[in-house]
Amino acid sequence: MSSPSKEKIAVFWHRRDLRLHDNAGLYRALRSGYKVLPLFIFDRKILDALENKEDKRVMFIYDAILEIKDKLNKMDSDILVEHGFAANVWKELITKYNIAEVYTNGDYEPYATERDQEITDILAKENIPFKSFKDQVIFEKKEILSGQHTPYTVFTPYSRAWKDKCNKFFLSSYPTEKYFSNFFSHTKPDIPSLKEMGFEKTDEDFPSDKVRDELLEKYEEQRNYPALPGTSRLGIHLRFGTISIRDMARKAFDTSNTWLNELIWRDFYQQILWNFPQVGKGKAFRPDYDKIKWRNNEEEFKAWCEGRTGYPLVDAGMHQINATGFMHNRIRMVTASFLTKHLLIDWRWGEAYFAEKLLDYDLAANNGGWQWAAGSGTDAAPYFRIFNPTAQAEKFDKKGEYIKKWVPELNSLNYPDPIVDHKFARERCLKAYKDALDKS
Ligand SMILES: Cc1cc2nc3c(=O)[nH]c(=O)nc-3n(C[C@H](O)[C@H](O)[C@H](O)COP(=O)(O)OP(=O)(O)OC[C@H]3O[C@@H](n4cnc5c(N)ncnc54)[C@H](O)[C@@H]3O)c2cc1C
Repeated sequence: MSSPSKEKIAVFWHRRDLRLHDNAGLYRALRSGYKVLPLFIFDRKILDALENKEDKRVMFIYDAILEIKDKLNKMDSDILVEHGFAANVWKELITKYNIAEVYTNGDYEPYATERDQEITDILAKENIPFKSFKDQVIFEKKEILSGQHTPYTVFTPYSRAWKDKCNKFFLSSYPTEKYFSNFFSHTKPDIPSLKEMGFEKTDEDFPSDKVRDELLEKYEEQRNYPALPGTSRLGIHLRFGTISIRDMARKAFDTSNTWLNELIWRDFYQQILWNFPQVGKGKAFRPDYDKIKWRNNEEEFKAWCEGRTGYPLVDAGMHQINATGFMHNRIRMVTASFLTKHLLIDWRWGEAYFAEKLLDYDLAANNGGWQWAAGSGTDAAPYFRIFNPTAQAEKFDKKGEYIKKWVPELNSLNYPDPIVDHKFARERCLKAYKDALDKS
């Protein structure tokens, strides 16, 4: 075992890439010529803001770290796990270890980019380079630009350009396994317990990290029906990088163009967040939409959160998200539309609620989805297209199986009357949007 302080090493900082396999930054670190110390920081800036101390996403991350630890231990190495504010952790690490270089993978969220700049500056004072690589998307930042060299803001031409550019090079895995002998061999440090970090152990009934080819082959046919297990449920794994996007994109090319398009939507919203960071800071992508006079009725918001709107499909979705941390995509669209258009409640309220509840919560995709529903987003449907939740149920839950599962009280006296009449809400919404946009 080496002493932590003597040997010059490279540090690989895991964040949204909780795996050793096919990891771009880790691959570069392992080939750097230095032994590599893997690191994960339970960042207090993020954890302290989580109100629910039984947040299952913390458990998911914890499990993923334990899995990495187990694999590294078998190679006579280990992962260093810290709990604290990232800048403080780094200031301490540079005094403890002889760090030559730091490797990581890019994160496009506003907080992450600010934090990474702060760490870059801290390390630069010690002449330690901070090297960041693309890993969580196939194409990032400004890799896909329009003919005018501007970022695409409409999905279809973006996806066409994405597919034109994509080839074997971008889809190849990074063969980290070849270099596993380059992990730093050190005494096994303890991992802070969940309790020490202020969290409780929760159930670990997370979706599998595997998706069957048969599901993907039927994806196009089945994906819109919330009663069917027709989608991959890989969101949480893609969010925390327990699977590789390159592996998934290759699978998509082999099985389903429709599923590939969903993965491209993911890249699309990540590049929107990077190129238009204001969307991640509470601003409408289309500034005119910030003039809408939201009603923001708190009682109605509570009824929506608790699945008591009297619209069965909306209530089913809210019961599903509250009970499981997952909501089917079609129902995310319906519930988001209902909140913003039927109840005229600011999309930011709904965005924050989903952020708290979704296991696969991702700022870029969630913000993109909410702004799409509110009409204020990049590739939004025109505002006058308003989902009718009853018609949506007739189309996508014909036999009422999804609704029966999540709203068993439907036919009882306890089930509420509709919180608002559809026709009335539609007219009210059109007027509010028109008033705001006419002022522009
Ligand atoms: C209001 C609203 C909020 C949303 N919030 C999130 C969120 O926080 N996190 C999130 O990952 N997705 C979000 N989505 C997109 C989509 O609903 C989920 O990705 C999908 O339902 C996850 O289920 P799945 O893993 O079975 O996906 P599949 O249908 O199997 O798709 C595979 C993967 O593609 C990606 N993907 C699919 N659809 C989209 C999309 N429209 N935009 C971006 N990526 C997509 C996801 O990573 C997903 O896991 C949101 C959509 C709406 C309308």
